[in-house]
Amino acid sequence: MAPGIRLVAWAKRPLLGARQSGLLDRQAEAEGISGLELMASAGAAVARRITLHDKPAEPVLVLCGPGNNGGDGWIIATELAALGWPVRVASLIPPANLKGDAAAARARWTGPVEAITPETPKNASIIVDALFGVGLNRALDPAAASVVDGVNQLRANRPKTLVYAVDIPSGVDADTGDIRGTAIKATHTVSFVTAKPGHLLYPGRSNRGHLDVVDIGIDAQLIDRLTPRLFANSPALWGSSLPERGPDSHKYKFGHALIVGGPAKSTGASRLAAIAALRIGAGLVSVVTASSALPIYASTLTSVMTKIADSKEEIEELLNDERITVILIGPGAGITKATEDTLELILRRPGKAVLDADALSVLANASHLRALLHANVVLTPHEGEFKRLFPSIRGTRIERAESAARESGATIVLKGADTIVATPDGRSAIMGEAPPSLATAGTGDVLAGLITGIFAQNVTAFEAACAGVWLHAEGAAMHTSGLIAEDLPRSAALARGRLHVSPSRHAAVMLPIHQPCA
Ligand SMILES: NC(=O)C1=CN([C@@H]2O[C@H](COP(=O)(O)OP(=O)(O)OC[C@H]3O[C@@H](n4cnc5c(N)ncnc54)[C@H](OP(=O)(O)O)[C@@H]3O)[C@@H](O)[C@H]2O)[C@@H](O)CC1
Ligand SMILES: [K+]
Repeated sequence: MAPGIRLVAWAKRPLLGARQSGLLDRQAEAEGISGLELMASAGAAVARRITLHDKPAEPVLVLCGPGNNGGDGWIIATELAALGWPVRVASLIPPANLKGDAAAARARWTGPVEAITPETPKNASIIVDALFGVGLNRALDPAAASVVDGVNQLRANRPKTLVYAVDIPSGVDADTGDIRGTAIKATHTVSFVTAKPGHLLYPGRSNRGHLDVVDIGIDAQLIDRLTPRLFANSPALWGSSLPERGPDSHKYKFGHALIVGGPAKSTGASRLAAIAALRIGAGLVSVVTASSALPIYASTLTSVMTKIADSKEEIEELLNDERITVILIGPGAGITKATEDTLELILRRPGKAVLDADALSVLANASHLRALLHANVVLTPHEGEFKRLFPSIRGTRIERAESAARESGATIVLKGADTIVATPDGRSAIMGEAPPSLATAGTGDVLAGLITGIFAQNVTAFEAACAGVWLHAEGAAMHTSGLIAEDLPRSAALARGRLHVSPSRHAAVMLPIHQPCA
């Protein structure tokens, strides 16, 4: 990194939305750093980040908006020019109408200023998007939308164009990741102090390109004063909680996961889940099956044990075994009265449970079981299952996951391209780095198994759910093509192994995070 850029290991910090970012800035000002000083640091860092590229023949085009995001733009232009780079500046509003820190930043720029028109983005190989940041509060108006579309068109026509978004691509809602009308498709985003939810949530996630978060002089302890509850799902959240096997470890120290097996016609899902639970480190894994399906389980599973139960009473007896630390029900289970009966037995037990797939559909139609949910129950719905389970909950994906956790008292894993984990005590984590190859049959069963296998090992529901989601994605990312669900348990286990081989190597290689370099 260039001298003067202090990168933040953003995956290790909470995510701050628009309101909290504003509060943080005001706290910093109360501590004696003025808004203009913060803006000067922010602009200088972005300018230096850009100068890591070769100096272009055409001027860098800096697009400045009406607020403080635009203010950053004026500083970036000034800094680049001071470093001898050719620069053009175009403003969305007459510069005389700028106020406060943005007006002060504009006063530092001594070069010419263009008015933004749809033609402005022509002939630039590096564009700086300083139109709107966390202050975006409505859909882009036609003037802003046309320049944004012009930038995206230029990038589509000239794929080598670099588009640097300041703080967040203009048009992306920093809190929700929603696109407000249209939005810049950035190749790079440079944000400040912390990442924002909109950097990780789709569809905005697709617009951000490579994300760097830089330090602008705000004391990190001020972030804690905001008591943030939203995080990027990364090993920083849960890595130290996963137990490691030592030379004197005993399998019983790593828990016993019981997987409720599907009937003879649908055994694949629970077998995938069982293998995943074992691979990810559960000490023992058993599948409970009816006698009629035993030959299938017994002939296809070796290290996973099988237990026969042909009646509700026999299942109850198995569930009452105190050595069982967690139970998974749902994959391949069938939406049947038998599944409902077993689910009830599981929920009446005080211990840990993971409910997936058919168990969620059964739960959606069994209101009497809702009252039995508790914080040691993990529900793993995709959007369709979520809507059936919580039909009256509305809002953004984060809001809905948080409301569902609060309302149900259970830990929610709302699956999707940006899977969200939310707990009844108000913490949530967003997984923003899942590869699209996960959209294939059976991967959900593996995820349920991974969460179950980790949950078996004396970790909390939040840690197990977050770790399962992250290792699932990281395991998938190891495959460049041809991923099938059967590959995932082993790859997720390899990803887990890497966490412990060398945490620093892991931080550099497996996460888009960097240590501060100055
Ligand atoms: N504060 C600090 O100390 C630091 C802040 N920093 C930087 O400041 C950024 C936040 O600045 P900000 O709060 O001024 O908001 P910003 O994103 O520029 O937009 C607000 C302006 O846009 C307007 N507007 C909104 N939506 C619109 C639309 N759809 N179409 C048209 N107009 C629209 C809105 O108008 P209004 O709602 O008032 O009519 C207002 O004029 C932050 O992302 C970071 O880059 C850094 O320098 C670090 C220090
Ligand atoms: K921007």
